[in-house]
Amino acid sequence: MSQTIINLKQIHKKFGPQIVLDDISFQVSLGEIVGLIGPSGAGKSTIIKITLGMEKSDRGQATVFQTIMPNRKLLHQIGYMAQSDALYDSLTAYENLVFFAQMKGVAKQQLVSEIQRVSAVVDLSEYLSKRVGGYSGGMKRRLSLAIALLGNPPLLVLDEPTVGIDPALRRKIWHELTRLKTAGHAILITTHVMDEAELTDRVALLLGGHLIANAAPQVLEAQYQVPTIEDVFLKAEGDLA
Ligand SMILES: Nc1ncnc2c1ncn2[C@@H]1O[C@H](COP(=O)(O)OP(=O)(O)OP(=O)(O)O)[C@@H](O)[C@H]1O
Repeated sequence: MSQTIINLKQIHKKFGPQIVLDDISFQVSLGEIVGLIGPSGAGKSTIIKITLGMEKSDRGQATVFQTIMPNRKLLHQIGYMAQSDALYDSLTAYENLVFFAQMKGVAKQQLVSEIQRVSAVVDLSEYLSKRVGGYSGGMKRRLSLAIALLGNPPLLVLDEPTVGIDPALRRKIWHELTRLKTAGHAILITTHVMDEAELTDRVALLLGGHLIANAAPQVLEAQYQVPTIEDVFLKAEGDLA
């Protein structure tokens, strides 16, 4: 049986009078990629922040590795990529990677090979000596993803990792994510790219504060009697309107 890594139970969250999350329960297990989708402002980032203990829920419980977050001991086990890049602009990409690798406890002997490995995944190997302040938006996203991959953590939580990334590299990144999940990692990813949602094992569709679907893409397509996840999304939104 697969092991549950993220477990959200009946999460409620309001910002002022606005109910953002209303009774959200879902799990992510080792060996699967779960895609969290929903229109802009649906609460995807809020779910991620509550999961990681960066935001408090009003009700309900979120655990990661059976532990309530935040918990410093678990930080080495989680590769988190936030929606906005948190990088040191005045440092080179290499220096950023060294800094975060050390924070994540990557062993000294593995530092160089680990930096080479994650940089290759996002095609940044040639640009490591450049100051991050001079990076394009897409390059910053790629560096943030490389940082999330450092140390090969069993859980990846990626908030829109492929924004500003061209199709060829996006494909390469998905190849790597699929490889990681086959190797037993758990991946929670948010995306607005519906083609990417097709590549997940399970799609969690957030709409109007509710998780209105939580199943394999093929299952949802059959249920909604449409050919793609984009159509599922549009039909679900239409039903709610
Ligand atoms: N700290 C906050 N204070 C007040 N409102 C907030 C806060 N954080 C989020 N919100 C509101 O909660 C709602 C959900 O925001 P969230 O960022 O989780 O959405 P999202 O689904 O990730 O959107 P996007 O796809 O645009 O990134 C939005 O209406 C947002 O304005």
